[in-house]
Amino acid sequence: MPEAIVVMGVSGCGKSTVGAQLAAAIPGAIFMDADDLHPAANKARMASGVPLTDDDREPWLRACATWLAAEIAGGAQAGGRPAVLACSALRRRYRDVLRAGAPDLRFVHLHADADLLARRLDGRRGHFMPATLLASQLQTLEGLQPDEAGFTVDIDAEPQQVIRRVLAGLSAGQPVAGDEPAFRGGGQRLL
Ligand SMILES: Nc1ncnc2c1ncn2[C@@H]1O[C@H](COP(=O)(O)OP(=O)(O)O)[C@@H](O)[C@H]1O
Ligand SMILES: O=C(O)[C@H](O)[C@@H](O)[C@H](O)[C@H](O)COP(=O)(O)O
Repeated sequence: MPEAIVVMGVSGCGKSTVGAQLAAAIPGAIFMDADDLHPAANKARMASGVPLTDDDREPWLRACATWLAAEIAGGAQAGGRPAVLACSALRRRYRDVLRAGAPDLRFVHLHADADLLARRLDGRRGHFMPATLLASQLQTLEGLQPDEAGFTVDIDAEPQQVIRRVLAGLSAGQPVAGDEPAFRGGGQRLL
């Protein structure tokens, strides 16, 4: 297992659901939902239907990076348990911030087409993020690039099946350079 795993993707792709269940499936793993690290102003902005800017995301990404670095240090002392962070990490440069203090960081991109994502968001209740922001999330998304450690998993299955796909990818060792044009050069895609 890598020291840290970031479960990434647009709103509604299942980061919170899959991330929490993935951490539960890995002995000792610690889970954090990056939604809980957003400044209140960011949540208010998204709740009112306004997408975040790079400036809005900056303090949040720094908080995520700080959490990852602290948990990696704690994990090393605790015998190597991984830290699992559910975080949209939509752009390459956002992922660079997360990687800065976490060299052994693996990204798992949860992917689906826009229709499935919209259905998932329609079915979700009691969340601050409105489904109307999905379009801007998809516009902002930059898939994993070939030199980024990680892989992409389709989410068109029940959570346990998605987690099996993720675990298979994690145990496959070092990522393979991407060959999936739909992901703009993104990481290895597992079915
Ligand atoms: N594999 C799945 N199959 C069916 N529903 C799912 C699956 N993964 C997540 N969901 C549901 O889809 C919605 C969005 O998932 P969520 O984990 O909140 O996504 P995110 O954290 O990426 O925004 C939630 O209602 C969740 O229960
Ligand atoms: O960078 C962003 O625009 C946000 O972080 C966003 O990507 C994230 O998805 C929200 O926090 C909503 O939360 P959910 O992803 O859980 O819907």
